[in-house]
Amino acid sequence: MLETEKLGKTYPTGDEALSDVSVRIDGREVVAMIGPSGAGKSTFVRCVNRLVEPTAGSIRLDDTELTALDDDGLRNARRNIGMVFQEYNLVERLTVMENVLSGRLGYVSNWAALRRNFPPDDVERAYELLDLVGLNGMENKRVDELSGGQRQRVGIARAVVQEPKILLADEPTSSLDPETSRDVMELLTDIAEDRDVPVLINIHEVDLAEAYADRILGLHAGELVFDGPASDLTDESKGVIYRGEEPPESAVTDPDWLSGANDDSGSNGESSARNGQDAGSDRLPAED
Ligand SMILES: Nc1ncnc2c1ncn2[C@@H]1O[C@H](COP(=O)(O)OP(=O)(O)OP(=O)(O)O)[C@@H](O)[C@H]1O
Repeated sequence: MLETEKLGKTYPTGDEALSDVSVRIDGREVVAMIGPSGAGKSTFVRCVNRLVEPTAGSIRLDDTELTALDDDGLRNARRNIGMVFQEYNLVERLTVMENVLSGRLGYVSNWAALRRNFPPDDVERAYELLDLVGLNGMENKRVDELSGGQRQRVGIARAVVQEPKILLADEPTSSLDPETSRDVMELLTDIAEDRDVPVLINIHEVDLAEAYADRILGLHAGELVFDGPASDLTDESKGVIYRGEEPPESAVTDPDWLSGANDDSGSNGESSARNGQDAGSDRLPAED
């Protein structure tokens, strides 16, 4: 379970990329984070794996407070966070298998890693995953011989072989054509189900988010302005997320949204918006 509470990030330049973002992601939920360019989506994902240091709030992964970790603690915690990147971040001159097994590096000694000497269980796990992502028989191909979609499948297998507690995907479809993008989204949703792991996908294509995610988080200018089931994403809520429009009067008078996106009521997960279970109204907080 990932839970952020009042997460904030102000870059040294003074850019406030995130402000008071409180979310809880659990189970085998597929959650899409959407919002216009500069809304803070990448910053959120990068704060969770501490590639970016948050400047306020907390981030918990199960019982571990991620913001408080020293280098060793962070190294251990990152084993539990699978990352899928827009540009795949693979080692091009290595094979598919070598790239997938690199996801196990956090579990083997430096010496074993240097000699690429992985335990048989890891190799077996990697083969299983290649099968799952549809790259059966391609283990010895060099990654630079693969298509974009195939590379992203390698990236996904590498993230999942870690056996993470959450899978974070930072714009995993941005470099892919529409059909391959759909395949990758389908694969991510299959993995959530198959591996019983929540998946958070930061994505530009709203239609893909609506089609594949159980739940949508909408960011605008660093604030969480929507948190609800994909089926609740209306044109009005898209206006709030993408154009910073005022939420409709009904959202302001509806007590439901008070317990929603930027909720101050604590972190016990009981608020409807945080557990993502309430199929009620869009949660559109009032503009300041
Ligand atoms: N390293 C940085 N230094 C200073 N400001 C930054 C840095 N990275 C991001 N920002 C700023 O933080 C805000 C959020 O950026 P972020 O990249 O998280 O948004 P995003 O929603 O992921 O955008 P996109 O969809 O274009 O990738 C923007 O105003 C951006 O200019």
